[in-house]
Amino acid sequence: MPETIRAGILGATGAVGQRFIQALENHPWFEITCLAASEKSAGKKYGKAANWRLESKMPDSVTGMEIVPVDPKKVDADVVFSALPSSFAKTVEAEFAKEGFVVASNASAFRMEKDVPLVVPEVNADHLGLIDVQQDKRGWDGYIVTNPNCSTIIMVPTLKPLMAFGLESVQVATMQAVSGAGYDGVASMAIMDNIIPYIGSEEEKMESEPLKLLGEFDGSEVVPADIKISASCNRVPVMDGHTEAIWAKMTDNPTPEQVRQAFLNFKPDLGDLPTEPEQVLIVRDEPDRPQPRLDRSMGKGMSITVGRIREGIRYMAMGHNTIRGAAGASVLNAELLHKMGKL
Ligand SMILES: NC(=O)C1=CN([C@@H]2O[C@H](COP(=O)(O)OP(=O)(O)OC[C@H]3O[C@@H](n4cnc5c(N)ncnc54)[C@H](OP(=O)(O)O)[C@@H]3O)[C@@H](O)[C@H]2O)C=CC1
Ligand SMILES: N[C@@H](CC(=O)OP(=O)(O)O)C(=O)O
Repeated sequence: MPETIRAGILGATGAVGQRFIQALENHPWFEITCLAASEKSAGKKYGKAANWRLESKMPDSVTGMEIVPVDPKKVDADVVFSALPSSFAKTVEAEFAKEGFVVASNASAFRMEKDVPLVVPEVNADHLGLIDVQQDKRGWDGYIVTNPNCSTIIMVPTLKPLMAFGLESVQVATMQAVSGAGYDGVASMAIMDNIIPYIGSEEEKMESEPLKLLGEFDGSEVVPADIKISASCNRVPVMDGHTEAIWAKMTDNPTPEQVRQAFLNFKPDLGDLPTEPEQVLIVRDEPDRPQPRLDRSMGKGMSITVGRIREGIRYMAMGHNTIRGAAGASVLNAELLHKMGKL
């Protein structure tokens, strides 16, 4: 069907950058044409510069590619997938958009800017209408589209079907994998045999990003959803997969079975995108699921598994934090942009 779209990865050597390479290898629409990283890595072959941490083999197609600096003049691509540290992303992603690139960003820098779409395709694809607002306002030839924080993205697709019951408030406690902090993020001596009840800025993101995602786009701006969210975030000794205990209060007081059916029936029509999972929400009825080790690879890491739906309403949700929560999310956004003729 479509012609090949040239894809660059900014921050290609990092934890999320490697997931981007994995997601784009053999992609039917995108071809990796450029890998960018810091000055420390620029000029080196990817196979030498990157400390490959994934269980799959480093693709032969990238091993010999020379890493370029994160500079729009050095990057050869139509779309760039950003896995840069947020502080750096703030200036650099804007430079790329100004130079005409489509920026599909996984970093937090622009997520809450009023004219930047924060999108989960199954939840709020219509918010991509903000692209026109952004280009008009900033005078950019390109644009930035973002995906949410990894804990937010695992919770929000479960909240979307609950909106029909009059969702009023949400309380959530997370158990987040160490890969969310990057390879050097948490020392093994700190996390083994332990739980760390603090992840910087995570609770604030979980309490604010869902309101934008579940808000209404009125043609010029997103009116945030009127929901109260209270989050408590914890780091646990799990490699991949964020698990969340969620309490949702709704005006209609649905039964657990009604909520279960709403999860099962949540089947947004995205038009068969390559990275879209067959089932966004997988419901497990066993009393001891979901579990990260058993459920994180469902839907190639793009499905979210829910279970333990009880009166209250209380339930558990779990998803792969560096696939659905990071690289897979950005790739799915870019696929949707292509389908819509915006890329
Ligand atoms: N890990 C996760 O689960 C999630 C991460 N994110 C976000 O994704 C982004 C990347 O995270 P992660 O992959 O874990 O981070 P890493 O630290 O593993 O990787 C960072 C990447 O950015 C490059 N980089 C760092 N500083 C600079 C700089 N000054 N100039 C150019 N390139 C630079 C690094 O290159 P080099 O190797 O050369 O230093 C590396 O490629 C962050 O914004 C993070 O918050 C979002 C959701 C989930
Ligand atoms: N803070 C998340 C990962 C992350 O980088 O989030 P964000 O993209 O919002 O900075 C975690 O530690 O699991």
